[in-house]
Amino acid sequence: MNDSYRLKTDEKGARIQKMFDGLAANYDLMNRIMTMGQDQRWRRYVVDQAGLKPGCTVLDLAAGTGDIAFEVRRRFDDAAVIAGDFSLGMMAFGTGRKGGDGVHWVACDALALPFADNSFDAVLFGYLLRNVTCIQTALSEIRRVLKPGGKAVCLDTTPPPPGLLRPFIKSYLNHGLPLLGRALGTDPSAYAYLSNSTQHFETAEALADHFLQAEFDGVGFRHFLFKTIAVHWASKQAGGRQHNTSKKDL
Ligand SMILES: C[S@@+](CC[C@H](N)C(=O)[O-])C[C@H]1O[C@@H](n2cnc3c(N)ncnc32)[C@H](O)[C@@H]1O
Repeated sequence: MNDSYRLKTDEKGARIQKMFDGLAANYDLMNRIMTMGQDQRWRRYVVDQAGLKPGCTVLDLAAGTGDIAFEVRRRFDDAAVIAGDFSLGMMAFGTGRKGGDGVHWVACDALALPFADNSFDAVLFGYLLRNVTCIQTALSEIRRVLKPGGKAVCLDTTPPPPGLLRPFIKSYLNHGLPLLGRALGTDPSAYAYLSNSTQHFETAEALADHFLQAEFDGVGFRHFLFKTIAVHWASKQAGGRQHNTSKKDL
């Protein structure tokens, strides 16, 4: 994709954007294979946690090819679903998928969202925070665009947890993933990035603290797949912040 068609972002963002533009053609297949078919289950769990109602307005941020957006539309055919991402390549694949015309696709940077305050009942984001330069800026933008009482739900990888499985998980990340990537004909540097960014990302507990620092309430999370994946949820308190700083791991 020609650089003149890229949305302006910071230096790290520009690298990530280019990488996802290049991955777009293989992204969905790669996801299903890499997660052994589990990925859609986690996205369904993300939508479960959002507490959506008919007629809701939802932002799937870092939507990529739109899996989360499609899941919301599957459940609520009257929902207004906006899929936002800074990779036009990923969104181009999403628009071409079945149901792609039922979603509003918006080019945007999660660090400077082009939406008014208090716009959405929920902001759902899969694998965004690992990629951004500043988690706090992204979370405060997400909180800003949520309506009071609205929900943020986040799906991301977590670093391999200590314990017996750790060497196996690290070996999968360091060797298995690149092999899979090569088999699918994908740029090896993309897999190196996925592996590194996962191993150096926040633990689920530390990520929950980021939500609290960004003044979210009712923060909780659940681990999946041997604690290598986590879903976090949090609310923007209706009527001003109360000091509920609980965080729970289910
Ligand atoms: C691993 S993909 C996830 C796509 C989708 N959420 C899913 O569940 O499959 C990560 C997406 O985040 C997008 N992304 C990363 N940083 C972003 C940012 N600062 N603003 C907007 N999108 C971003 C990338 O372009 C990419 O499409």
